[in-house]
Amino acid sequence: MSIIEVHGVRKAYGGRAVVDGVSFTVDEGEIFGILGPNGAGKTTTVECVEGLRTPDAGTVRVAGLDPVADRQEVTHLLGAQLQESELQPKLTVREALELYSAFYRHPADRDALAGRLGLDGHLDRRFAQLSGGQKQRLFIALALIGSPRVVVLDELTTGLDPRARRDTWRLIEEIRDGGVTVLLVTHFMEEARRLCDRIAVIDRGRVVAVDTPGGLIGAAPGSTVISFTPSQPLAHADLRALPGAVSAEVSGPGGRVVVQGTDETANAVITLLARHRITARHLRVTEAGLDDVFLDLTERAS
Ligand SMILES: Nc1ncnc2c1ncn2[C@@H]1O[C@H](COP(=O)(O)OP(=O)(O)OP(=O)(O)O)[C@@H](O)[C@H]1O
Repeated sequence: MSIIEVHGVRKAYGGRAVVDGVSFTVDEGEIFGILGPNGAGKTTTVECVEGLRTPDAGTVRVAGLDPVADRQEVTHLLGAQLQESELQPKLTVREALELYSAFYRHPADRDALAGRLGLDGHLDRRFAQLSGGQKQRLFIALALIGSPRVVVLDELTTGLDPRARRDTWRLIEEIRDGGVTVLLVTHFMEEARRLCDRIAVIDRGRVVAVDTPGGLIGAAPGSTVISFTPSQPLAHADLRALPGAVSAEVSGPGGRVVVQGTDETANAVITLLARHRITARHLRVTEAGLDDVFLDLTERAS
């Protein structure tokens, strides 16, 4: 069941549409990623979901509510990550948790939350004294303090070292495993691939693809590389005619074949081999990374 529905959302600044007809739905309990280059409109889109910006056109619903018209209700079911500038440097971790839990009808247990996020040893530390990773964990705690059904995390791991990033990923998975839906804005392909159940790729204010990480990779032209050495030569024209094939090369004394295509091409190679009763030695099917797919999608959209 969808908990977030975004239909045809448009937002312009000074006559320039920075979000231009964005639509997607997020199912309850999933980690949904919004991936795109700088200035693509990711933050503007999620701020429309949070009710922080009013779309010029289109509709947004969070659990059936309008985040702008029903702002009060939506704040109780959607937790948003604060920006660093929104916390007083002198506030301690304990004070921040107390202050923010007072805003909500059903606050989470502060001690349990602090323990879960590894903040229990730092409760008396001031915000300004926390490391980057500790600050991020506090932001996650504050986003979860109202026991929300949805949490929005925007560029959460930017600036963290690899270990702190991995710890944060584990936390995000635990949040999802606890039944909270996560809307995650990210630049990092590895993060999107590792965490997200589905991803919307946004470029220049438009959604250019929505799929699982595996689906995005499998469907992208040239993302699947099939290589093998056939027991008998295959006609180059047959290889080029395979569905989804973007290139086919035969090289070396053994006549090794390398075909670049999609998942569909890989299946068609098997059928072609069977039809000609040819066996394949050293058959390898490898995938491009999400980086390549992302570049390809955003380049094609230009
Ligand atoms: N209040 C505003 N007034 C004018 N332009 C704005 C405003 N907010 C955002 N923009 C512009 O809208 C575009 C999209 O910005 P947005 O922050 O949504 O992109 P983003 O995909 O989140 O980018 P980044 O990854 O760099 O954070 C940018 O060109 C930005 O400069």
